[in-house]
Formats: sequence, structure tokens, C-alpha cells
Amino acid sequence: MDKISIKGGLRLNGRIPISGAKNAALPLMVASLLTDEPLILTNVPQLADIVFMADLLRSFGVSVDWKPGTKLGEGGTYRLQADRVRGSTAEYDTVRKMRASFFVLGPLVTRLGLAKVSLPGGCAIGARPVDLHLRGLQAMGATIDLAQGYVIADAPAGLTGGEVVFPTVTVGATENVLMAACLAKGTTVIVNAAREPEIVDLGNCLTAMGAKITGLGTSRIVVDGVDRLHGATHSVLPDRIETGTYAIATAIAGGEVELTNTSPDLVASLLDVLVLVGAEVSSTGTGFKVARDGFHPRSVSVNTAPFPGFPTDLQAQFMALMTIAEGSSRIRETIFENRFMHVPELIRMGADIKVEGDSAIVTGVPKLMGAPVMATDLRASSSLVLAGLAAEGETIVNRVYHLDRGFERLEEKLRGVGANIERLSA
Ligand SMILES: CC(=O)N[C@H]1[C@@H](OP(=O)(O)OP(=O)(O)OC[C@H]2O[C@@H](n3ccc(=O)[nH]c3=O)[C@H](O)[C@@H]2O)O[C@H](CO)[C@@H](O)[C@@H]1O
Ligand SMILES: C=C(OP(=O)(O)O)C(=O)O
Repeated sequence: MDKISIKGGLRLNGRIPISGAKNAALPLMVASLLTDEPLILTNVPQLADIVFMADLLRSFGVSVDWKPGTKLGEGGTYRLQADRVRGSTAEYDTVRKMRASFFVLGPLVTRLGLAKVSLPGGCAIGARPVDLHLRGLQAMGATIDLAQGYVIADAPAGLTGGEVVFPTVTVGATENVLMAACLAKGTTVIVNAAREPEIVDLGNCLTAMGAKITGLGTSRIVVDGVDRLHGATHSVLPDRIETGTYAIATAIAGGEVELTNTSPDLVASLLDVLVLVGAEVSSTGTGFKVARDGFHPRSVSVNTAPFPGFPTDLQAQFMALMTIAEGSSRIRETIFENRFMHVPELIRMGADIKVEGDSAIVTGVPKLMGAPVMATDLRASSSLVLAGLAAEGETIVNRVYHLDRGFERLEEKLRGVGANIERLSA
């Protein structure tokens, strides 16, 4: 299994081009199931999860062709065409590896009247139930049965619009219901919808495919069903989690880095906090710059929250920064109940962190020390890379396959701004 070695202590300087968002690209690829015409997606990042999704869609008879981008940060182009959909079962082995596989449930049942998708099960960051996905589709007339670990959604005469009220903000269930509603008969109203930029991106693509959607980016989305959708070309929005991760990398290592092909608006909640930490942030034509020069970061407390709040997917990376800040911070995780798996690993590097219920109390130490570490999920792994940038000596991050799920050419991007980082192939 590959490992990543980081020799810490170097400041970062230069430019990092940001890739397309994994969490936008995955549901956008699934949206191809809603039409028999080609859906062309550009700025698609080259990641393990994208390859999984392409394989899953191929298993349903979708033709998937792609060509990679040529430059660092330039995404690939995917052409997906679901004119001969032949299957409607997403097997356990695929859904287990990648939870976004569950997003096919709504599109398959609305297009074919039947879908069978494995329950995803728990994962490293929490139980992650799918009850709200199912309740949403039931509100649109689907019959849901559970058998041998599979969800069977049945709507032989198609779905009908309804009111879907989410008691909790859920990105995935909003996406599942949004896609299903496009081909349902009548109007669907999604109440307490997620407002994440990835939902807006998906909605914009569906609109380009002929869907009738209003309220994107608000907590009330209204979809008037249409008989059919057509093909479209859509560019995947920049990855705000990758953007935020490299912004924090600059704050932890010091130096000045410009993040291009992105927008400060996507990570406004993080940038507000980084300014309090002591970083300088300034917009540029194609993104923004982050700089931290000559002084220690200050401690700032954060609570994770749905967009536009502080993203749970940046919590681990921000915690790495707080381990070397002056003073103490409280980092409260409100979205997932078990998203502190990075804490013991950061402690192995010399951090002072105590977990109290849903919060981690981080007291800054003068320096971290390199160590062999390993994380059990994607963003936790990236937090260990960031800690390694600031640590004295060598950090070896094991289980690199987590990082490959969500960070395109991470070593190359960090090396390009002066980090001493390399992949050690097994
Ligand atoms: C592929 C993708 O886009 N993944 C993102 C998506 O995950 P995902 O879509 O799985 O996360 P959700 O927004 O659905 O989860 C939010 C909360 O709702 C709960 N919940 C969710 C569904 C459900 O049926 N029942 C239920 O109780 C979850 O357990 C969690 O506590 O949003 C998360 C929250 O921003 C991010 O961390 C993930 O990176
Ligand atoms: C948690 C994430 O992904 P997933 O929802 O696929 O587990 C993530 O992207 O940080």
C-alpha cells in the first residue's frame, strides 16, 4: 500500500490550481441516468471515487467515455449516455466503498420505476443512516422495501410530486430527491433543503437538461416535473474542500499561496476564521491568496454546520492548524457523531487535544513532531498531511487510498509550492 512522506518545516510559496469538486461531480455523473441523450461534464477531477462512479454507471449500461485534462488542476471531460439502461441494482461492494453510490436510487426509480440499491452501512465518521432519502422518495409515491441489506424502491407508474420535509439538513437526500423530482408528475417541494454549492451546481445542470427548478441555494426548492430531460454540457464547480484544505495548509506552514480556479465565496466561513487566526486573505482575479508571515497562529473556536456554516469536511484540517496555535480552541462537530478519528494520530505527533462529547479542546503546542500516522477517512488523512507540513522531522501517512478518493495529485500540488512531500510506492 502506498504511503506519503512529508518532511516538515518548509514555508509554502506559489500557486495551486484547484480541481473540480468531487462532491459535485459524483451526483452530476448520476444525473446522466435521467436522460437517454449525452451529458457532457467538464472539469471532472481524476479521483478514485470518480472511477468507482463511472464503473457503477457502466454496470447499468451507461456508456462512459472520458479524456483527462492535460495540465495540473485541469479536469477531465466525461461523456455519459444512458440510452440503454439495462440494470437497476447497485451492489453492496460498490455502495460500501463509496456512499455516493446511493444517489442512484432516486434517478433509477423515477426513470425505470424500480431500483435496488444496497444499504451503505456505517462508516468511519458515523452511522450515516439513509432514512431521509427513503422518506423523501416515499413522499413521492415510491414503495420502499428492505430485503437482505438492499433497499428496493418501486414506483411502476412513476413518481408523483409531493412535499418532502427534511427534519435535518441532508446533502445526499436533497440530491436524491431533487433528481427524482425532475421526472415526477407534478410539483415537488423540498422543505429544509441543503444549500450547499454542490446542490446548486447539480440543480443548474439539471436545469440545463430541461428541468424546472426554483429556489436553488435556499432551504425551499420547488421542482415542477417534466416528461423528459435532454442532454447538456456542464462544467463542475471548483472543489471548496480542496480549496479550504490548501488555504489551511498555507496557514499552518506559513508563506503565501494563491489558489486559482476557485472562489473565496465557496469557503467564506473558513476564510473569516483564518483571518481571526492571523492569516491575510485577499481576492485575486481567478481565486484568492492566503498568507501567514512571521507570527504564530492564534486559537479560534469553531462549530461545524451545514452551508454556509463551517464545513464538517474541513474540521480535521482546521484542527491540525489549531494544534500549533497560541492558546486553546474548542472545535465542535455537529454533523457527524464520530468524526474525531484524527485526534489520536495528531496526539501521536505531539498535539494536546481532549475530546469532550461532540467537542475537541485543542491547546496549542510550540511544535509538532513527525511520526508514522494513519487515518480512517479522507479528510482526516488530509489533516495529517497538513500536520506533517508543520512538524519537525518526517511524517509518514499510511492508507493513502483515502486521500486518493478526494485529492487530485495532492503531492504534486504541494511540491509545486515548496513542500517536501513524496509518495512511497509499495
Ligand atoms: C458525497 C458527498 O457529497 N458527501 C458529503 C455529504 O455527505 P452526506 O450527503 O452523506 O451527508 P448528509 O448531509 O446527508 O448528512 C448530514 C447529517 O444528516 C444525517 N442523515 C443523513 C441522511 C439520512 O437519511 N438520515 C440522516 O440522519 C447524517 O447522519 C448526518 O448527521 O455531505 C456531508 C455533510 O456536508 C459531507 O461531509 C460529505 O462529504
Ligand atoms: C465524507 C466524504 O465523502 P463521503 O460522503 O463519500 O464519505 C467527504 O467527501 O469528505
